[in-house]
Amino acid sequence: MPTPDAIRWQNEQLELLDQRLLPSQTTYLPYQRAEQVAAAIKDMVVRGAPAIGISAAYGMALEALYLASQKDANWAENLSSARTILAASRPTAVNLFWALERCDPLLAKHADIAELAEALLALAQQLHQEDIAINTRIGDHGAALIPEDSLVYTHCNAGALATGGYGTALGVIRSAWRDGKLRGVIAGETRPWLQGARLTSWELMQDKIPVTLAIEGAAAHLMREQKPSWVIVGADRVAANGDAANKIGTYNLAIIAKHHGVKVMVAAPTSTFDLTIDGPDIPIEQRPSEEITHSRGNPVAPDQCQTHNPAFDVTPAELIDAIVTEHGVILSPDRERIRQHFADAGVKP
Ligand SMILES: CSC[C@H]1O[C@H](OP(=O)(O)O)[C@H](O)[C@@H]1O
Repeated sequence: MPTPDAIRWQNEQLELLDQRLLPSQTTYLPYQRAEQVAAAIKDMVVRGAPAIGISAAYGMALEALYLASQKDANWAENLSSARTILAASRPTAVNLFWALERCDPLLAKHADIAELAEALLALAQQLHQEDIAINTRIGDHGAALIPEDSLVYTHCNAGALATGGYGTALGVIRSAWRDGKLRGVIAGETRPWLQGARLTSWELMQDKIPVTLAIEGAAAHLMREQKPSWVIVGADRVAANGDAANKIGTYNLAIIAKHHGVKVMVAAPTSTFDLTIDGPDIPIEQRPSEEITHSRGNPVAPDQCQTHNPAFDVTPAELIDAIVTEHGVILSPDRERIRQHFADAGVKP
């Protein structure tokens, strides 16, 4: 059975698959207001850079629909406040800000809130559908790099659950499997939120793609002993110099991969690029200690134990062999090659 949609518009409201409960429960939560969607992003009901951006766009549409229904005279001010609340939900995934910026011209264009609401909903649905098409193109471009009979290693979840559908890193894996190039996937569990254990292994098993779950601590051992051809990951923000922010632990994997001659692929749409900054300036989200000190509400560390819980790290471009977008492949990425990729694709950064 295919992975259920992370995001769906149904009965004139947004419904988000509560990813905190996967894989044991498939529960959709209903949303009617932007502030509720912002809380869903912050609390990781929905997560993954593209999925966060799409959800934020639906959040703007929901708020406009509500303001129109209330005939709110201060709708412009209230919609602007909603935008601010959505923008503050999580700092690292640049798709959040990219999606809100895609909404901005509509806010400037429409003087009627009912017309604006319809336009924002149409945009959110367009971004949602476009993302699925983009991911299938990323998948095909990335799969072309995978040798026959490959074992690959992936981290976190950059799958259908992190996007509008199909996935970025898992899109490459799905396309490579379709093309008969894979003999298997190693999925790192990805502490503390366990996206690899709870989400990626679940997605791949649903698709009957052979997946073996491993703890992150086994990564070096497995790369030496099992020799995967590629580490394939997603991204939350790719900087102008080619550095890529992704789930914490990605930088570790890139170092281990370099030591063992395993190639590293970052699969990301151009909406995940931020050409205004370099890697060291990417904001890294710090998440609550409880994600580390507790598991399902049970303590796994001493009470009041101090923690470090950065949700992301930045992998320098020199440790990345390829960045794959919907427009093709950037081999040995650097500032100039990224600039040229955008220019060749006719994409405005
Ligand atoms: C396709 S973007 C997926 C990206 O987002 C994840 O982070 P989080 O689960 O905290 O939203 C992780 O970095 C994935 O690679």
